Amino acid sequence: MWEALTADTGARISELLKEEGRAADFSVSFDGMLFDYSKTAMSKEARALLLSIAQSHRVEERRAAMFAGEKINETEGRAVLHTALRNLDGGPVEVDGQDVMPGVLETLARMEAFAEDVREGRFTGAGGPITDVINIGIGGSHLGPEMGTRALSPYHDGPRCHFVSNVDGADIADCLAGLDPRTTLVIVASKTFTTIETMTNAETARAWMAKAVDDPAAQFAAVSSAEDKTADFGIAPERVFGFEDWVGGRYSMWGPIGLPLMLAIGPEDFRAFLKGGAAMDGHFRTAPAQENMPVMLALTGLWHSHACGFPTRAVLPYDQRLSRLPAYFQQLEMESNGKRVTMEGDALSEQSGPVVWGEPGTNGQHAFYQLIHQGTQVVPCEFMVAAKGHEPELTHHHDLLVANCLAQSEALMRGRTLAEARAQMETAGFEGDELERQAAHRVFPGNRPSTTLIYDRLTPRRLGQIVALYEHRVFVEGVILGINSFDQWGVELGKALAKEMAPILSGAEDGAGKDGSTRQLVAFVRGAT
Ligand SMILES: O=P(O)(O)OC[C@H]1O[C@H](O)[C@H](O)[C@@H](O)[C@@H]1O
Repeated sequence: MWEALTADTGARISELLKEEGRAADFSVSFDGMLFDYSKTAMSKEARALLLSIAQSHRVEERRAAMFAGEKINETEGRAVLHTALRNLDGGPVEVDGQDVMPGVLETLARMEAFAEDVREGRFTGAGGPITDVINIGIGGSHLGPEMGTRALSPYHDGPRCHFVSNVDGADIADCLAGLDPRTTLVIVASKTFTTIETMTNAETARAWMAKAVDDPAAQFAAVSSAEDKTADFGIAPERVFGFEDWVGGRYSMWGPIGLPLMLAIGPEDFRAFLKGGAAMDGHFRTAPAQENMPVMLALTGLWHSHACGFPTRAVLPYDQRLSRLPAYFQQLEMESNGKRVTMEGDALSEQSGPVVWGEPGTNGQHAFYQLIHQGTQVVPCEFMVAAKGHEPELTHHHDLLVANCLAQSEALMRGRTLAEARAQMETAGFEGDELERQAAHRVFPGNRPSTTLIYDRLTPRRLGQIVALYEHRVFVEGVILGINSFDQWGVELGKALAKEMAPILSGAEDGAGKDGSTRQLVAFVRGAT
């Protein structure tokens, strides 16, 4: 289906931008945000084709099915309703004929009461009011709250929040060093409450606390959809916050998995975050496709990955506080759309979703932008920037940040011709062969595509909108690719083999059946002193 589009990928972006009104025409605005995709080689004809692809893949019908609680995660037999977690002012949402909203609102109210108790010092540790919170979780039980807590640091007025995810003991050791167990609250966050990294870290944290506190379990809370297992771990039910199987791990920061964020910024700002997500849901459900930000973000993504054949895309937030957003989007996008078969189990006849990577600007500029500007692989860039920062006394910093962001997209598009490079070298005093040689290195091919998402300021509401925007983008791309964006079977094999490997490494089993490379690595580990 991409052939007709592939034939149309040769346009020069700078030429397209000479068309009157292209910038506004190839942009979508919503509630103080502007998504500009005019610096891509997408022509009007290409866009029309992309929109017809969305229509023929029944994106609107699938969207309605998701919001209606149908079991669109077919391989796990589950509904996909993370949107219900932010549906504060909406109507009922039914799964199997049951309205889930009373349960969602009740859990939110419990989280809020607990967060206020902690923040206001009514819930205390053995040594007094809680000063520090450690969230122990991994993947979807880690990346969202960690990303969001860092993103919204100007709104922090609660305890300090720390995040431990890796089973590497270095992670928890570095976190615990310097913390007082008597004023620390530990949240064990795991949807399944079986994830080996999380359970190992949770036990280590409990042992650490037990050395200083008579009743360590009293300073533990749990977030999980396996409440029987939280009880086995010894966490009292009043500090267990559950969620249902219709919330996928990487879509879960809107519910109890967001507890550390709520503790940091307070329930009111957490609600503003939820309302931002709900506003994006409303927009996604009602705006016509061409004015629909998630739909156009998705179609631009597919244009680059499937029509142009660019294998990766970079997400480049010009916001240091969004430094974990690329990692968050990696899970959201690659765990969702990195699949090899269709919903029916047939091999995909095209590429799956692209590799997603990135770093905040301006740091990336001094590292990998070299390749983006002059490498032979084209990397579509998704820039993101707030017009205003949070530091009124540092506006000159923010102005420079924005200037860099805008300049990068311009430079990528414009490039620098050989004639321009020659002129520059002439001015610098070069001549003859040396001038030619030097000039060649200073040519930028240009015509490198980028999009920019620009907004006023990174508030809790804005963050909610951005996260929901990308969630729906992933959904639309998944529907068009015909895959299930809501399972993650690809993580299972490694987990199973790690379980097998542990007794081999310890010497309890010999590992004779393993391949030569693996046996060699095992021998190295066993031989290390
Ligand atoms: O929340 P948990 O059950 O501990 O799962 C944590 C993470 O690990 C799994 O392996 C999945 O790849 C992720 O989707 C999930 O978010």
